[in-house]
This record gives sequence, structure tokens and C-alpha cells, in this order.
Amino acid sequence: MVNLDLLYKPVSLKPDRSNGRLIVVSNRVPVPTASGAPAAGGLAVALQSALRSKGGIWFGWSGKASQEADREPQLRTLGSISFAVCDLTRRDIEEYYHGFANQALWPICHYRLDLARLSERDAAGYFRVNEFFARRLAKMLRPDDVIWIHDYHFIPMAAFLRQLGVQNRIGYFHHIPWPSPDTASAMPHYDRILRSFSSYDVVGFQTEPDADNFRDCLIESGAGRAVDGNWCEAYGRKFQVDAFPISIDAEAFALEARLAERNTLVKRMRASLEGRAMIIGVDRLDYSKGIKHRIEAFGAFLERYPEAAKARVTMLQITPKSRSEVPEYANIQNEVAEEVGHLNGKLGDIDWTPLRYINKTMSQSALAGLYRMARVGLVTPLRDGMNLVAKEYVAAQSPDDPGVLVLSQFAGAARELKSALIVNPYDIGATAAAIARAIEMPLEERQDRWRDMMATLRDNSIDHWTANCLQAISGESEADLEGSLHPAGSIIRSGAIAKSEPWLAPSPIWTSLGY
Ligand SMILES: O=P(O)(O)OC[C@H]1O[C@H](O[C@H]2O[C@H](CO)[C@@H](O)[C@H](O)[C@H]2O)[C@H](O)[C@@H](O)[C@@H]1O
Ligand SMILES: O=c1ccn([C@@H]2O[C@H](COP(=O)(O)OP(=O)(O)O)[C@@H](O)[C@H]2O)c(=O)[nH]1
Repeated sequence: MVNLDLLYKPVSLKPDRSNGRLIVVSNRVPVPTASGAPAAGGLAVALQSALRSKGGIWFGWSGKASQEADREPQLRTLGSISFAVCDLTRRDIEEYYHGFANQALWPICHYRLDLARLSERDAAGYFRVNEFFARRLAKMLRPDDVIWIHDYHFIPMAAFLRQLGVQNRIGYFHHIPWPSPDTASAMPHYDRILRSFSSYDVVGFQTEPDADNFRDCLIESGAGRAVDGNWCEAYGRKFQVDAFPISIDAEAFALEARLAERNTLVKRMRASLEGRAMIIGVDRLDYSKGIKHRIEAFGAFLERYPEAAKARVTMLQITPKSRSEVPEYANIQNEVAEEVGHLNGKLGDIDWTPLRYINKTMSQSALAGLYRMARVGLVTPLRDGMNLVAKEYVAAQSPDDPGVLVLSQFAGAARELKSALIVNPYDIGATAAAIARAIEMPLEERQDRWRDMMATLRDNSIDHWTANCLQAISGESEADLEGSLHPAGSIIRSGAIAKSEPWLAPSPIWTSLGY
């Protein structure tokens, strides 16, 4: 373990944006390991390339628990990237990760108020852990670093950094949906959460509706207003609020899929299908992914076309377990397993298992090959920030014989992949009909739809996303705004603007919680 205090000086100088390192902060940090285990989370997969060119630090949780005394960041450097991760205590993990992040923010952002647990203990733990990370990060920063913070685990991180005197440019990207004010306002410490966003220079969302919902939250709570298009003034500060739809490297994924035709696992799968068409679903085992509804829809499809289906179709559902210590996730694991058992018991035969259900994490290469083999990609979340699986499925298809994507209207990806068969995942009959349509779809229509979606993916690649986000966060696009009234990062007080001043205005609730 390396004591980072010895390596970096504290922040004190005026920011210079030109040559700064990139500092990425995320809850999960894919520290390279000797075994090179595959990553199941979209965030980890999507950010693989982000740090490559600029160099810098990827900072976050180690994924491990340890004792209070032993929690300075551990550093691993590979080329121009240093991975710095801190352990958390068991109590931290319980309150910050399982508790506030995944039992309050996650369900509320996915419109599941019925599953939200509002606990003061968890809330205090969430803010405490954010402060813990902020203090350690602040010690590593240089004045010209650009900081890019990811996801709902770290909403208050910038506010703590500002309190510590950090004046760097800081951007935030929210990977999951942001709901409308009536739902968002169910968040515990809603005012404090909203206020926390104003410490960023840029706040990014997956889609326009998410960004609109967020602006509406500021307006309806009386905290601020929208100005100059995609900017907001709130809590005395001006910051950019915009949609940056995340994507994948479609060309690289297509190549991976072509090569994966030689993958042993893919070959085994193909042989076992005995000529049947494959339908594929790939999701973390999460209630937001709509797996139960999907299984019901597949069952309805089988019952509607029993003989044809048996002779012609098999479904593969790849579902790595996720957040198993959270009760709602333990419940969904049981419910899905039961649903799979019912379906196979009722509709299967001695020589045919209609639904193959696997709780393993597959490598990207195996997934790419399996997507390519599948006639139908079933991506039917009840709510999803983006859903990279939908994009990967499209990228993996063979141009000569592409499969059909059946996509939920409630996935962020549906706003871009308009040539998918778009379904309401709550409508079991309509989803069953879409499966039937996808199986029967003529080659020409499949090719037309695929070409359209692939063109969209090529136009907005992951590199594009990273470049757009970083351009906004580093303030490069602000040259045009230099003459405008309130450039980003400015503090607004009674008509005067003090650019890049420290942000030191905690609300009463902050102090009441002891921060
Ligand atoms: O880290 P975990 O608790 O194991 O969860 C895995 C990740 O899930 C979420 O992914 C989201 O980000 C994707 C990429 O932007 C997006 O396509 C998807 O719709 C979201 O659900 C979560 O936001 C990540 O932080 C987690 O690491
Ligand atoms: O066994 C698996 C299952 C999923 N994934 C990857 O995990 C990501 C899931 O991202 P998505 O945006 O669809 O959902 P999230 O899990 O982030 O909510 C995709 O890149 C998948 O390829 C994987 O590598 N192995």
C-alpha cells in the first residue's frame, strides 16, 4: 500500500485547464488483476477507454471491507493510469452502498417508490462516505486536474470537495434515470441532494427527458431556474445540465463478435440449439430489468404458438447475480428462479428446455458471439438509464443475416435505437406479439432496421461520448460564453460574479448532520 500523502501536494493554485490530468471517480474501479476477470457493470465496461489518452487517476471503492485504521488509498499504476482505491468498513458498505445508494436512490430513480427504504442511518452513512472519499481525493489533486465523477453513489462528492477548497473543474454523470419532481422529491434529504448538484460545473444525464426532469426539480422546488438553454442557475451558482447518451465502441464490438464465432462456448451453444433460433436476454439480476415480465411474455409467446415454438425456438437468459445483500435483490432472485421453473415445467419437454437460465458472468467476447448467434435480442427493462446490452446486441449482428432487437420504451437506448421493435414491457401480450414478429421478420426488413441502428451507433460512439463529456467538463466549449453573464463555475451574488471562488455555502441541513 502507498501513502498518497507523500506523492501529491494539496490543492492551492489557480486552475489551468490545458494540460491537466483526468481524474475519474466511480464506485466500482476496474483495477487490473492477474486473472483479468470480466466486469458485469455497464459503468466499468463503458469507461475502459476514457482514461487512456489523457492519463490520470481512476479513484473509488476497492469493493472490499476493512478495519477503520487501514483505509488510505492503495495505488496501482499501469502506463499513464493510476488506479487508487480505498476499502470501506462493513458499516460504510451497509449504509452507503447497500443502504442509501441501492435502497433509496436506485429504486426512486427507477420509479419504484414502493421499494424505497428511507433510513436516517443510511443517509448519514452516505454523506459520511462521500466526505471520506472527498478528503482522500483532495490530497491527490493538482490544480489543473479535471475531475469527472460518476453516478448516484457520489452525488455530494463535489460539494465536499468545494468545502475542502478544491477549485478544479468538476463534472458529474448520472448513469441511471432521473425521475420527474413528484417522484424525485421522495428522496430522503431531497433538498440537500439537489443542492449538491450545484457544486458541479457540468451535470450530465443519459437522455433529454432525464435532464428536463432534473431542471424541473430545481424549478419546482424553488431552488433555481433554467437559463441560456442547457444551463441552470441554482443555489447561487450557474452550471450546465445536459444529455450525453452513453454508448459503446460499435466497430470494436462487431469485430469481437466476428472473432467470437470461433469461441468454444459459442460453438457449444450453437451445437446445442439443434437448428432452433435463439432468443437472448442479458441483464444483471435487478428488478429494474423486467426479467419476470419478460419470462411471462416468452411464456405467452410459447403458448400462443406451441408447436412452431417448440420446433424452432430456445431462449437463453444470462443473468449474473447483483447486490444480493439487498433484500429486494434476494427476493427478485427467488422470484425469477421460480418463474423459470414454472415455465420450463409447464411448457418444456423431455428433449427441449424452452428457457435456459444462467447466473454466471460471461466475458464480453462470449457475449458478443452469443448475441450474434441470437435471432432476437430481448431487452425489456421496466426502467433503465441507457442499457448497453441493447447497443451491444445491435453491434454484434452479421450484416448478411442480422437479428431483431425487441426493446423497452423505458430504456434510455430506445430514444436512439428507433428501428428496434419498441414494446411496453408491462404489456405481456404485446411483448409476446413482438417476439413472434421478430422471429418471423423477413431478411430485408431485418437488414433495413439493423442498418439504421448501426448507423446511429457509429455516429455516437463511446469515444464521442467521452469527448463530448470531457469537452463540457473541462470548459473548452465555454469560450463562446466568456462574454455571457454567468459562465460555469461562477458564484452569483447580488449581481457580482466571482469566477472559480471556493464553494463554501453549506445549507443548514449539512451542519445539522455534523458535516
Ligand atoms: O456496481 P453495481 O452495484 O454492481 O451495479 C452495476 C452498474 O449498474 C448501473 O449501470 C448503469 O450504467 C450503465 C452505463 O451508463 C447504463 O447503461 C445502465 O442503464 C445503468 O443501469 C450503475 O449505474 C453503475 O454505477 C453500476 O456500476
Ligand atoms: O455476464 C455478463 C453480463 C453483462 N455484461 C456486461 O455488462 C454491461 C451491462 O450494462 P447495461 O448498461 O446493459 O446495464 P447495467 O448492468 O449497467 O445496469 C454490458 O456491457 C454487458 O456486456 C458482461 O460483461 N457479462
